[in-house]
Amino acid sequence: MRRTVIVSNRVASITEGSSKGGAGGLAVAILETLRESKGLWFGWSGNVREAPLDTPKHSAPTQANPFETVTVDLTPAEHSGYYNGYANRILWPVLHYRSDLMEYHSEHFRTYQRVNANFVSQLVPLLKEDDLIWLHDYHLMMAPRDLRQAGVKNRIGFFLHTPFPSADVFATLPNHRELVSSLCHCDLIGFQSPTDLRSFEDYITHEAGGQVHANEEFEAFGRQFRAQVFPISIDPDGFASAAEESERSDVANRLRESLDGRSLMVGVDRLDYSKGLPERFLSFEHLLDRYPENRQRVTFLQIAPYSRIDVPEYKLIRSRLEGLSGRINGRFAEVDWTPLRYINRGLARRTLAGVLRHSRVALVTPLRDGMNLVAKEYVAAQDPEDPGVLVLSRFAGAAHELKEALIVNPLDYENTGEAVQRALSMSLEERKERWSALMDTIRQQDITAWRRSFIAALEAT
Ligand SMILES: O=P(O)(O)OC[C@H]1O[C@H](O[C@H]2O[C@H](CO)[C@@H](O)[C@H](O)[C@H]2O)[C@H](O)[C@@H](O)[C@@H]1O
Ligand SMILES: O=c1ccn([C@@H]2O[C@H](COP(=O)(O)OP(=O)(O)O)[C@@H](O)[C@H]2O)c(=O)[nH]1
Repeated sequence: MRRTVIVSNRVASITEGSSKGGAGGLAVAILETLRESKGLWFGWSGNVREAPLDTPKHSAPTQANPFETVTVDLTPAEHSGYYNGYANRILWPVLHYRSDLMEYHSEHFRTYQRVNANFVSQLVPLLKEDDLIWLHDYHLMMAPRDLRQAGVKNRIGFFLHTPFPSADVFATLPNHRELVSSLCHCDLIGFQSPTDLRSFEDYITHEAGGQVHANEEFEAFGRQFRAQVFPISIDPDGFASAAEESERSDVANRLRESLDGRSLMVGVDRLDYSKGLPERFLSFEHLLDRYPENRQRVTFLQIAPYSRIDVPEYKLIRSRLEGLSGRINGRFAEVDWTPLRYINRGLARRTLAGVLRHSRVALVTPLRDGMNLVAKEYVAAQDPEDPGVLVLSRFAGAAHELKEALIVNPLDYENTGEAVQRALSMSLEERKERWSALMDTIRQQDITAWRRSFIAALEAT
């Protein structure tokens, strides 16, 4: 079996991804993937240092985590220009259809290119001839070109965890051609959903003057490659066991007691403007306004750990949510009932599993999301004899697969509130039917299927 070398911006520490909250879906998925396939994980350590260490830091495989990690630090200027500046204030908003939030500075693109080139020059000496190189996400879009320029002949795959927006929106990025022409140096490009692949095909044919042939073969910028859909997933049975165990944990007991028999609605998201949190809060307010019988009977728990705290747009959404949550609680709270519990700390994934299991309804209502693993985790966490209901945005990648969820347009917050009311009053029979169809889908396309199908397609190129 060939070695897989995974390269991503973030290398989560083993404890972070598996037990501490807030690592994000990419780290969670890669940890699960590498546990099974071994290999090497290369990327940023998470440390910012004035003078980064000269050589990357290696950590050896252990029995629990049988893969090697190699990490590099960033300088404050790199962290600001590459991570906060280009990746998260320019690429992220455009990839999530929010070009209006892009803060473009060409200097940030130069820093982004420099950091990509630096990752590549530190990685190349570690590579073996038949390694498969698997690059992840929007932080590393210039790396394929740099690897080829460094003479690397290995197979290179790239997986985009975010949406790929429609060609017109992507073209609002001043560097769109450089980015896509670099990606074309890969042998395989993976997307989360058919919508993303369609938008990319449209970009290749109409913006890049390239061609899309049968069998997902592409030609553009003088290169030939493939692009396909590989929806990312979770280990559903592992997560289900964790949820069952965690139901007996201290946190789960405290939660149950504090609810005092009320139904729980839950949301779990990094605090990000793409996650549709203000609209979700408004849909809860609508529910309490329109269906007053839910007052005192339903509690909404929103877990929203801070994310990308140096980026101004994230500070703005934070204060908007503080205002909204204050207003809703001010309007509806009683001496013995707080309708909305809003928590800005992450929970350990295991603890989260128990919380999800105890929730009658999950609100996964992003305005745009590459996949959204929480949607799949919620389904996996349910008690098959008394499952809860998933309310899911049509704009999450997960909506392409999880068709038996109650699908909503998150911008229509009144309609989302209606869907919640429907979920709260759904019969046990209908809940079971929907849940078992959803669980079958997740079992068929789990994290192992995701990894294997990507690697097999890369080997076949
Ligand atoms: O690394 P951060 O800046 O702290 O952000 C966390 C991750 O957020 C994004 O996650 C995406 O990947 C998930 C798994 O494929 C997917 O379900 C979700 O829809 C995406 O938003 C980002 O793309 C990652 O690079 C970040 O690490
Ligand atoms: O307090 C938290 C919040 C989130 N997560 C995990 O972080 C991941 C979030 O991934 P998702 O794809 O939903 O969104 P992303 O943050 O990657 O955009 C999921 O596996 C969650 O279980 C966690 O462990 N603790």
